[in-house]
Amino acid sequence: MHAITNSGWVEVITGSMFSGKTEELLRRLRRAEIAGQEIAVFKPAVDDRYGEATIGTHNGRQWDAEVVESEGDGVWSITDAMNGEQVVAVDEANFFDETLVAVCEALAADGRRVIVSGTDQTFRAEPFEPVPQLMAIAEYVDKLQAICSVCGEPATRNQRLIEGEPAHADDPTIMVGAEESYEARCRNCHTLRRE
Ligand SMILES: Nc1ncnc2c1ncn2[C@@H]1O[C@H](COP(=O)(O)OP(=O)(O)O)[C@@H](O)[C@H]1O
Ligand SMILES: Cc1cn([C@H]2C[C@H](O)[C@@H](COP(=O)(O)O)O2)c(=O)[nH]c1=O
Ligand SMILES: [Zn+2]
Repeated sequence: MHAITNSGWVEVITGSMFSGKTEELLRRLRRAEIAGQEIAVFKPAVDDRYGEATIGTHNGRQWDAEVVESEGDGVWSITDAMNGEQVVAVDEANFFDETLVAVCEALAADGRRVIVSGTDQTFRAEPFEPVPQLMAIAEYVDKLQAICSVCGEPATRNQRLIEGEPAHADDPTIMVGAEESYEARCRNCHTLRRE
């Protein structure tokens, strides 16, 4: 990835759960490290799947991260933590509020490469803010697909399962989880309980 302006820029890695977003984020960070660039990595406090201060993939790869609050003024602790790093990564962007958009804009305006990863759809297959807003302001967007756990076609959707059954449309949007409560599914195989 090369600068297209004299300032920094924003890259968004998105797609369904299990599509390889965090693997791709870690690949980009490894390459930045090889290039000798200073890197800062952040994750939201709400996502505790891989321990306090790491980001991790569904197949076990990890990178140290600083844990930050995901709402309001707490998100600005990302800019407060900057110490000359050229590359800033934020994983699980779907857990942040819209403050993350302004924070990413500020980091890029300050000349930094900002890499943000997060799923773009809720379990209802609706836009999962602020990821769609980040996609709109980004210079680069990569939308990855997993494999549908039902039919094997490319998967763009997140199927939430509660005790093996499709979640209800009225269930809360935020529910941290992985294989025990989510599957990657295609448009045809994704379902929601509405009754
Ligand atoms: N249905 C699936 N489709 C593709 N990969 C899957 C699936 N289920 C599990 N995986 C595993 O998940 C890995 C991707 O993990 P990860 O980068 O953490 O994804 P994401 O961050 O998009 O949730 C794949 O390399 C693969 O080993
Ligand atoms: C669809 C959906 C997901 N989540 C949660 C579940 C996981 O903790 C993360 C996504 O993780 P991944 O790195 O993309 O695998 O988001 C949620 O809270 N609500 C949802 O609707
Ligand atoms: Zn399918």
